[in-house]
Amino acid sequence: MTVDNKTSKEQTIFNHIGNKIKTEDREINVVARLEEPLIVVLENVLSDEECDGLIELSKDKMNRSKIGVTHEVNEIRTSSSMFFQENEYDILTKIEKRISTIMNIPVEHGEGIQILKYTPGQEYKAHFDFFTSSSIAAKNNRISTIILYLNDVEHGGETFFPKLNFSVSPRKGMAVYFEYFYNDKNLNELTLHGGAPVFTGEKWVATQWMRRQSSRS
Ligand SMILES: O=C(O)CCC(=O)C(=O)O
Ligand SMILES: [Fe+2]
Repeated sequence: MTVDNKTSKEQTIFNHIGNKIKTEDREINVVARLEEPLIVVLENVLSDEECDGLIELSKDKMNRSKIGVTHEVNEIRTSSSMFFQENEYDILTKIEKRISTIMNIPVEHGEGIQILKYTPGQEYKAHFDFFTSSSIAAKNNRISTIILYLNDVEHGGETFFPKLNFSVSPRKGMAVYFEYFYNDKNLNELTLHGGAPVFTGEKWVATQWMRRQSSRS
């Protein structure tokens, strides 16, 4: 008998089976999934009121996005952004809890929800969400991401995965989840992704990144 290791799938963090995820206060629908690396498209993650509420709470605090340890303004990401403090508002506490159930990781491992806003021409070029192993941040590296779409985008703004020839179109209340904590480095690297340029309208997303260990002291 020959044993082919390639046929055995690696274990995932996301542990839900079937078409629905029941959280404390909301039933989420699984719309599509890619198995390896695991990418799950989810529907009914946020209500319209929650989407509008997150935009309302953040819209006067948006700054040009900064990335990396040096926090320099960089052409990789031209959108504007802001971070909420954990538990800053009741609506956030509820959403963080729901997201934690979906991602199957304790709330304390989250970085705090980040809001991104793109106007026409703005984009987020292809990148990894995890830090390179040589960086200090990699000591407690990110392991999974959920991107929540807060509005419908008229044209453009897809979340794209260039190594997988796969993209997700933004849709209010929906989300895309993916993880990159595989033993096989190649699987992690297949999660390269970006936000395609917005052509018409605005694009608002909320991102939660999870860390391997608690990010709160
Ligand atoms: O805007 C998008 O679709 C992608 C956002 C993203 O990659 C991130 O926030 O890490
Ligand atoms: Fe990202």
